[in-house]
Amino acid sequence: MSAATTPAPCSPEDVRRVACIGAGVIGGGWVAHFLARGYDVTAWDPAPDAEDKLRRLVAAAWPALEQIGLADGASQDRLTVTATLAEAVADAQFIQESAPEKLELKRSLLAELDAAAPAGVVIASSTSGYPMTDMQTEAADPARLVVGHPFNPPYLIPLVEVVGGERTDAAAVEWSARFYDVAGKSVITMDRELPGFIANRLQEALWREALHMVANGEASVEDIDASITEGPGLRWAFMGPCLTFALAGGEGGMAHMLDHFGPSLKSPWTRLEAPELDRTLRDAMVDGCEEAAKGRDYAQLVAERDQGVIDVLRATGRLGGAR
Ligand SMILES: NC(=O)C1=CN([C@@H]2O[C@H](COP(=O)(O)OP(=O)(O)OC[C@H]3O[C@@H](n4cnc5c(N)ncnc54)[C@H](O)[C@@H]3O)[C@@H](O)[C@H]2O)C=CC1
Ligand SMILES: C[N+](C)(C)CC(=O)CC(=O)[O-]
Repeated sequence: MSAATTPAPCSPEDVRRVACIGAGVIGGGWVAHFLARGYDVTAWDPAPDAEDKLRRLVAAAWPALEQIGLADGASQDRLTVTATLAEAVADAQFIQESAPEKLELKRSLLAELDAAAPAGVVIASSTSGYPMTDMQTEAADPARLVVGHPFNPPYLIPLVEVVGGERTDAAAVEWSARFYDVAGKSVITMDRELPGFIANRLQEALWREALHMVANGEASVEDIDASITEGPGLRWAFMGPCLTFALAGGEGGMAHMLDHFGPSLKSPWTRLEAPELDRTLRDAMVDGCEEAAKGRDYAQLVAERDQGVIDVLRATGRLGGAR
């Protein structure tokens, strides 16, 4: 990362106006989060029906956000959907990009945002895996570009992984980490780029094994999901996989756990090579999820997930006050 400093136009604490570029599942979730935290939000998305979809997403999220506590003055009316990207970012003090996960698109969009945004304003990408070094190649001022990787839905899941690229100014990484913190997120700042960052690297390992099991008819989608929600998922909500396994070693802790179960790491349980995502596997996953949904539609599943996350946050003492 570059050692030079790019002056931000205001301190993270003083940000009032946020721009969200791309307003699908994640961009819309970010909009809901920032509105609930009392920011003025501008959004831009090139899809013709984007504004309608975005306002529906925010309205659907709002009851959950009211439940966990809105910031003073927070309102859905503080969202402005603009006709152009330039209008959306013209007065922004922070920009969150959530466009489709296509490298060429991210490269040119980040360059366009950099050209249109006020000098020094930090621009974060929601990418779920591209290193910023690969995305900042076309921007005139790559120093202000960072990754701010959220989790779905960004208005409820606290984590954001923050990391810069080779040409990112260390000050921009620091500024955005502080800003997300002020904006109510739980931040992990990485000092180097890892493909998939931390959480997706872990999630992808689990996901690959799930796909292998479905592809080989070894387990149903429902059983795979229940194996997590009825099992390790309960522990992972408050204690990660490392400490959880330290307890598996009893009073001997991680040392006994590794001496006892370490050799099984070499046992042929894993098929970490990615399976061929052919039509058959795709259809098996789609059909399996349809069955697992048991007639619940998308809106019902979203409401159920949101309530579940709120209950877990509340039960584990992580529902702090609003900003
Ligand atoms: N869906 C998920 O669970 C997560 C996704 N992400 C990341 O968030 C980003 C967005 O993903 P989703 O919201 O899932 O996708 P999505 O397909 O739901 O939304 C993408 C939106 O971008 C818009 N768009 C298309 N071209 C654009 C352009 N040139 N400029 C601005 N917007 C444009 C589309 O109209 C659409 O509304 C991706 O980088 C993805 O990797 C990160 C964490 C979780
Ligand atoms: C499916 N996904 C890889 C885009 C998911 C993420 O990036 C994070 C999440 O919400 O789990």
